[in-house]
Order: sequence, then C-alpha cells, then structure tokens
Amino acid sequence: MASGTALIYDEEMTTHKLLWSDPICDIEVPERLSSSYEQLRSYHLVERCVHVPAREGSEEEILLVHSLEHLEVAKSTQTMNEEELKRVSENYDAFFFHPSTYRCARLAVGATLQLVDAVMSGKVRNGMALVRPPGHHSQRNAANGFCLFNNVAIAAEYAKLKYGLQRILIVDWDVHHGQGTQYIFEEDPSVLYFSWHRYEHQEFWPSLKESDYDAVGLGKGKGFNINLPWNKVGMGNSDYLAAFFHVLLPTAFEFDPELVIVSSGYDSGIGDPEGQMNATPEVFAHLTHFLMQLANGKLCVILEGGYHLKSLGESVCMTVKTLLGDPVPQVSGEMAPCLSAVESIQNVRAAHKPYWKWLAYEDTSFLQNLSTKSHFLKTANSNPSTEHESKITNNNDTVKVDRFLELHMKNILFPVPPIKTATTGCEGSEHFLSEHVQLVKEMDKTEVEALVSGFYADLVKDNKTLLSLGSMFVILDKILKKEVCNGIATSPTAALSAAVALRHSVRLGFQRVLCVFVGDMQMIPNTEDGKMLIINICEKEQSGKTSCKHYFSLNWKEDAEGNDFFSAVLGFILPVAYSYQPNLTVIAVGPNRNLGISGISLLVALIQGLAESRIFAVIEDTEISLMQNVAKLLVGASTPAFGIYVPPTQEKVNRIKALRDQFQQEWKMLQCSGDIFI
Ligand SMILES: CC(O)(O)NCCCCNCCCN
Ligand SMILES: [Zn+2]
Repeated sequence: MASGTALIYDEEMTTHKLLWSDPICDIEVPERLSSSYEQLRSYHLVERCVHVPAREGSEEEILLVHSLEHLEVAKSTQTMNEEELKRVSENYDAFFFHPSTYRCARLAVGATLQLVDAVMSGKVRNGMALVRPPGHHSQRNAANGFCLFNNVAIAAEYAKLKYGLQRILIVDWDVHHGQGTQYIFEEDPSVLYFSWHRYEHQEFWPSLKESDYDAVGLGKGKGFNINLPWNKVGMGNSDYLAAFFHVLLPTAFEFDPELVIVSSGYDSGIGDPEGQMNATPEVFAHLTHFLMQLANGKLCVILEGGYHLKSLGESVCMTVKTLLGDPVPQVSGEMAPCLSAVESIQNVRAAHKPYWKWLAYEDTSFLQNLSTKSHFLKTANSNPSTEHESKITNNNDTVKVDRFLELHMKNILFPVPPIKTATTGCEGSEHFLSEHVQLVKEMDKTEVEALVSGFYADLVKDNKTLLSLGSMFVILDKILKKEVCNGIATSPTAALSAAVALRHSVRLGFQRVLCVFVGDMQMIPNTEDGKMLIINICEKEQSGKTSCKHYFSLNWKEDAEGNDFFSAVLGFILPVAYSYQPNLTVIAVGPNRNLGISGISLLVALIQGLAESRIFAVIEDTEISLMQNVAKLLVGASTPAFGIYVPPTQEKVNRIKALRDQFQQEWKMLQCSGDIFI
C-alpha cells in the first residue's frame, strides 16, 4: 500500500514574468508560486511531504499533445528581445512570453510528469506540483490564458502511454473553463474531463458556446466531457459540494478511474479577482478528500490559476494537509446551494443522462414543462436562495479579504491529534495496531454501571456487554478531548452500544451527533430534539417507524453481484449529513447487515469528511473482517476497494428520489434536480 505525499516545487519557475504593462496578464505573477510554497513551510507541511525534484519535459513529451510548430514558436522566444516577445505574445489570447518562459513551461511539464511517475510507481500515494505557467487553456497549436503547454493533458497522454492506463479522470476546479483540455480529449473515452467554471451565460471569458453544459464530448468521447457552468458569481462551499455529490462523484465512481489528475486552480476560491466566488479554503480539503477515495488513492494535483495570494496559499495548504491524511476541517457557511447552481446541476444531469448508468432512471421530465419553471421562479417562496449573500462586498478589496481569511483560518487549523485511532484491543485488532493506534484500557464495572443511564441498565445483561460499553466510553471521551481523531470498538450488541454511545455523546456535550446504523437497529433513540440524526440502512422498515427530519429508514438490500450503494451514499446520505453538519459521527453495524463490506467501506471513507473526521465505529463482534477493514480506513492505512460497480435499480433510484423530494426543503444539500421547478 503506497503512502506518503509528494511535493514538487522548483524556484526557477518564478523567473517567467510580464515585461510590459498588460492589465489582463499582470495577475499571473511569480509570487503566486513562492508565496504558496512559503505558506506550506509556515504550516510545517513541506517537511511532511516527500520532496520530488522537477525536471524539464522533453520535446517528445510536449509533442504528445502539441504541434511541432507550437513547440518551435515557443522555443524561438528564448533569444528574443522585449519588442519581439511582445509581438509574438500578441498572436495569442491572454498570453505573455519572457525569455525564460520556454524553460519554465518545460519545467512545469516535467514537474507534472515527475508527479505522475512518483504516484504510478508507488513511491508515494498522492502529491501536488506547484507549477507555472499553468496549462489547461493551451491547445495543440496555441498558447492561451497564461498557458503555454497543457501540463495536465500531457500528463494524461504520458500516463496512457507509459502505464497503459485506459481510464483517467481529470477534475478541473479552476474557475475558468479548460477549453484546451476539452479540445484535446473531446473524442477520447479514456479521459473523462470534468470542469466547472464561471460562465454567466457565455458572458465570462473565454466566452465559448462549447463551455456550456451541453458540450458532452464528440463521437466515441460522448459522455466523457462534463461542463458545469456557473451562471452567477458568488458561488460558495455548498454549491461546490452539491456539484460533487450530484454530478461529479456518481459519474467518477461509475467511471472507476485508474488515476485522477486535478487541474487545481484556486481562482474559484474567495477573494480571487477573476472568480468573484465565495468558497473558502477548507472546501478544497473536502474536494480533495473525496477524490482520494478513487483510483486506490492515486491522485496528482497540479496547480493552474489562483490570483489572490493569501486565498491561493491557504487553499494550497488545505489541499496538501488533506493529501497527507490530516482530519478534514468543518466546512463553513450555510449548507444550501443557490437556485442558479441547482439549475446548472440539473441541466448537466439531464445532458448526461444518455451516457451514464447512474442517471438512467433519473427523471428529467422538467425539461418538458420548462414553462412551469418560469412560473416557479415568479411564485417561488421556499425555494433555494437565488443569490448567496457575499461575505466580502467585492473581491477586489485585497486587504479586506486578507483580514477575513486571517480570522477564518485561525479556528480551522487545529493541531492534528498525534494518535489517530483508539481501539479496545478487541478480537482482530492485532492486525492493524501501529503507532497511530492507541489501545484503551477497559473501564471497571462499577464506573460503567454508573454511566449506563437507568434507561439501558436493565438491557445490559452480561459482563461482556458491560466491558465493551466501558471501553466505548473511554474512546468517546478521548475523541471529545481531541486526544484521538476517531475510534473503533466491537460489541456483542452493536444496537445497544450505539444507542448508549449516542446518549452518552449528547450528554458529553456533542450538539449534533450523526448516527449511520447498518442492519437492524432494534431500539431507536428519540431524535425529537435534533441533537441526533439517525440514518438506519436496513432491509425492511423498522417497526412502523417512518422517516422524519432526524430519522431516516433507508431500505436497501445489497446487490449480490457487487456494490450498488454509491447512489445512496452520494445522492442521499452525504447531502443529508453535510446539511446537518454533525460534530461527531457514529457508524454502527448490527446483526444481519444488509450491506456488503465494500458498501460499508465506501460509507466510512466518504463520511470521514464530516465532524473534523471525528468518527466512532462500533461493530458487531461477529464481524471480524469488517472490523479490520473499517479500522484500516480509520487509521488511514488504506483506500477502500469498492468491488464491482453495480448501477442502482429503478426501484432503488425511486426510493432515494422519494426521500429527496420529501426532505429537500429541510436538508437543502439534497437539491439537485427538476422537481424543485414543479
Ligand atoms: C489558468 C487560468 O485559468 O487561471 N488562466 C486564466 C486566464 C484569464 C484570462 N482572462 C482574459 C480576460 C480577457 N477579457
Ligand atoms: Zn483560472
């Protein structure tokens, strides 16, 4: 199992710079790289990474994507004077040459390929390359938008050639559309390109018709190009997360990539003069965390844009911290996507319905009754917010943004607990013990009896249960005190342990405890006060208990062939959980679980993004191998193997959709599709 995070940075890439005045290009400054690197050092993140040196991309590697003519023009600029440089630059839309541009662009390509090699060879699990000039606008025969060579596109072609890869996912979260990358892979089904971008109905640069949601790819590449246009500025954390839950992640898990490359532009973050968006740096920790669950963790993050130095630096640090496996900080802001974002999400889903199994049964009937949509817009009352209130009046006030970020990040960068996981030394734990795992001593009987409130006392029949409850209390205490990040225990009666754990956690002071219970829950605590939110994944409806705002009974029978649980986790559980914003997550697996180990692993892996990764897992003590899988995930030692992808049946899609329709006003992260227009 590969581990470690590579960081690639070479100061020489700061020599490329603008020699004349040009209000369009003057934001792409060398300090973008040096200040990001300095910020990483200030958070002691550089020393935690594996240093991999950059190198020059070879001409042959550049010709994987670009024409010989393009290469020759770039090469010829090395010896030009300012006058000539200016003239050549004017041949392109928003690009400038410097005598060292060619050298820097080759280093940017080489750094990217070094990262691909380090990840594909298993030297590291993942990594980040801090490069400039960026790449995603450059095309076969043209520089564009500050980009000379398309670093990420070359990396994808390189990985296909050298490692025989057949499925590569490129995620482009830069605020501009990477039209260069789109053109290069438009007909290529082996490269799935996803981009969101400021669009404003084609008003925003590069103002292309083919940047809209209906550009789905050409020929054999149909379905493998996904454009998510933002038609308003001010998009925030909830919009970005909704785009992942309801568009990117379900597609990505169905595609099942062998490698994930991120065109990581941070101009989609708050304060950026280009993006004018509202998303705060910690959202990139969540986006990174989600992508780390794909391709067995093989993730290469390559810098693209980002022009507000403080916002850029903080977002780079959030990305690298997450790549290193640190707990994911709580995402800030109201968890409610705006109407414009939901419209875009819904349009992309409709455009891609013909190409992806997970969308086969999603209804896009709203397209027929668009007339009601205009009606809805007029009469809308409890609809999603049409505009996000902007935290910053305008992103151009750099000092104001600096101050906002100073305060905002202060309470986010918590110290990482030295020990990641606590366990009770239960059966099978010897397999995963390491310096990251702490054995907790058991509590003595009298102490436990005192803690087990009267309500449950009579249920605690035997000694074994009492002891398992005892160690559970110790673990919960350590999690609360942030001595550990998460914990795992086995129990002879997981249902009882879960119920006691929930009550104890609330008594310890956790305000919102999320409980995901797999199997027969038997006893269901009262969730009226909203201090708990329970999602019970069971085979059949529990004794007449119907779903309500804080209790969901999600009937699911695992599919014999493989793992069909993606649509439930991505389309329902995560959106509800993120809307709820728990400060502790309890995952419990009871007797006769109705989910496969890979479905439960998916759940545990993705839900770690919540509650600052504070998770308490309690597993029925008959489930030894499940317990080991979950423990390895909590320790961060492995990325889950999701087994065979099985698309959801119509019946299961309808069940999720019914729950979504019923609760999307309470839990707004569920909003994604047509029905809000009816
Ligand atoms: C890497 C990147 O995506 O951040 N490059 C952004 C280029 C922005 C060019 N703006 C031209 C405006 C013309 N009116
Ligand atoms: Zn950009």
